[in-house]
Amino acid sequence: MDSEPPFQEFYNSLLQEKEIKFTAVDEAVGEYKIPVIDLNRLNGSNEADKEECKREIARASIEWGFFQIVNHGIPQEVWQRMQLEQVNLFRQSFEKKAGKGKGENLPGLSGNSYRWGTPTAKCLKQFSWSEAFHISLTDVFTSGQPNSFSGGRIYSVRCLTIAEFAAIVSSLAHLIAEILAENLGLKSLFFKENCLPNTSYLRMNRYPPCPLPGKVFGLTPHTDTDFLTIVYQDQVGGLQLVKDGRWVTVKPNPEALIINIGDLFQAWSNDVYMSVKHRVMTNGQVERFSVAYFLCPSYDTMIQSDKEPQVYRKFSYREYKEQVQEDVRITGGKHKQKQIQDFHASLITLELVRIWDEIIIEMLKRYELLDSNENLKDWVEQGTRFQCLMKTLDITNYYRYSKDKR
Ligand SMILES: O=C(O)CCC(=O)C(=O)O
Ligand SMILES: [Fe+2]
Repeated sequence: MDSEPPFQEFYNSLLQEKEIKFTAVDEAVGEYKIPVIDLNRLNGSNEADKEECKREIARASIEWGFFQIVNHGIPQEVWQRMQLEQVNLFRQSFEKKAGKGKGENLPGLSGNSYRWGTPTAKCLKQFSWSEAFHISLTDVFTSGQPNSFSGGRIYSVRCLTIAEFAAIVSSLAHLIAEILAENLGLKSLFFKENCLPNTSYLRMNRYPPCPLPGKVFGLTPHTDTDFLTIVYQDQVGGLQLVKDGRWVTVKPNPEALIINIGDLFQAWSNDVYMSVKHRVMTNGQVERFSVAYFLCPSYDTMIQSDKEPQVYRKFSYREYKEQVQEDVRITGGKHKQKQIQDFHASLITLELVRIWDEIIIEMLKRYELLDSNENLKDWVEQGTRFQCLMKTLDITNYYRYSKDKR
């Protein structure tokens, strides 16, 4: 019974096709100490300490988009049970994990909760040497078998453990989200109303030892499509994030949980808090485990900042999720806040075209724009380019205008 997915085969097929030169190891600059925040102060009676703790959380979310918390209140014993379940889950046969068994499935997990590698990868750069269970808490809560004796439901030990763990991590996620909202002067009820127990989810990750460390990622660079994420990484290490334009390694700390801001919080805070790119490197010798909890709203939740000028137009979580899925399907990767990047690119082009336009008008006024220039190769080429830019802008503006009117 082999539990290992066929990573090497997939790797080889991508290797044959393209990008033989790609290496994942680049410019990581050692083990930075991302901020470590002691949550114990929130429980004490000293108001000044409490406020300082909240300020540290906000500052780290602004400057790093990442921080670690210690004294987070998750009992060690709950962690141990959760880790045991996680290891047992990944030790099942690959057939069973991938749902290929004869009607067998894993109780509490829907058929499509398992991922290995990156099915959409078009090249090595997009391939993740890892496997994961994406656990919808709805599936966990509805997985119990009816108990005719009590009228209730009977759950597997795995589901009970996951549900207990999720409930504790969820209240921690809400606490942090509310502190961050309060710091923006916003109503903290937003998260209670929109991020419900069954709209968030858990992901269990396993990164098998990789015979090609440095040639492939454990998890490709990405930002999270949620409000915030709580991650537990084991002692192996490998998580890296971008700080000041460089990759830095998050040193494993068994006492700490890692918090990172997701795309939705960045938009909701109007770019005050940053959703930072992160990735996981592979390890040649040992396997690595991590667990992540993603604080997500219901699909119909509208994301909008009340600060002016708004950096992002109002959008629903469903709309954003669908855009991300479409980007991944077409290009193999996610393009964070694509509409914003397009918009800025158009603004720059518009500005350049405007300058160009002014120069040409000035030349006309001075009678420097001669008919004979039309025969000059440079003039023809530059003129054509100018026209192309103008046309593209016209089309873009038309599209944007008609879209807004809908
Ligand atoms: O495994 C880790 O440390 C990070 C996982 C992660 O970034 C994710 O699942 O989105
Ligand atoms: Fe992530």
